[in-house]
Amino acid sequence: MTKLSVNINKIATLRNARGGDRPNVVQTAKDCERFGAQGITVHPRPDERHIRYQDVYDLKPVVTTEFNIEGNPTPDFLKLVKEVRPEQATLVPDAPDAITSNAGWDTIKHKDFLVDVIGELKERGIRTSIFVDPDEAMVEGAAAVGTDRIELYTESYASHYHQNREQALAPYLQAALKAQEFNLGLNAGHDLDLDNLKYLHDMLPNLMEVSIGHALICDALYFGLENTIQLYLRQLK
Ligand SMILES: CC(=O)[C@@H](O)[C@H](O)COP(=O)(O)O
Ligand SMILES: NCC(=O)COP(=O)(O)O
Repeated sequence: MTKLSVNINKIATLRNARGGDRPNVVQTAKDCERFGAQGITVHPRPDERHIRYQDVYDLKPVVTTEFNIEGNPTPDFLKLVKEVRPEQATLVPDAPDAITSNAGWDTIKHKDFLVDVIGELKERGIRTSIFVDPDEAMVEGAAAVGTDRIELYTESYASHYHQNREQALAPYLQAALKAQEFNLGLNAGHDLDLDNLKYLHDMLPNLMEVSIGHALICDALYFGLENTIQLYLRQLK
């Protein structure tokens, strides 16, 4: 079964636009779960452009499904994660000024760093996932650093899906098989939407979780949040 974790970053983007508390991030997370979301994902960035660190503390007591905190493991991020203790932390090698996540880890070059960080999180009972490109060497490197799961960075799949979905999928299939070979849990995320999600799900039988935010929140502007979450869940049947 593939779980849908709704990334609510863009709810916070809208909230921050006017400096108030509307839409309320905590209430939206509760509603997403009530509408069927099987997880809530947030990505507090250093500039707090959307999700603020305080949002993460506020969300912890109300999230009843799985709480997934994504981010670059800076000292501030790690302090936050260790205090909040989510079900999962997803480590992403984003530069502070990145407009959005744009690459996975070089798990070979950063092996020693990732081993240390992952060990600190796992000893606190936090499941770890690391963001990787669909590259078999990087997946093998992920196994070597001791992570529980990997999250395949699906931007390339999404951007090539309409041209040739079989070709777009190919590296992800190889990476998924490699993950299975090394007993790594498999997550996926970035730019997934109602067009491309079902094919990815149907072709990757070991896919445990997708985290989806930008497209889902955009779709909700037209279809409503409850209906949209149901539409995304239907792609994962
Ligand atoms: C790791 C990942 O793909 C998501 O966290 C994505 O980066 C969302 O971040 P933004 O909402 O800031 O684009
Ligand atoms: N890990 C991916 C995520 O949380 C959301 O990415 P996107 O759907 O906003 O591109």
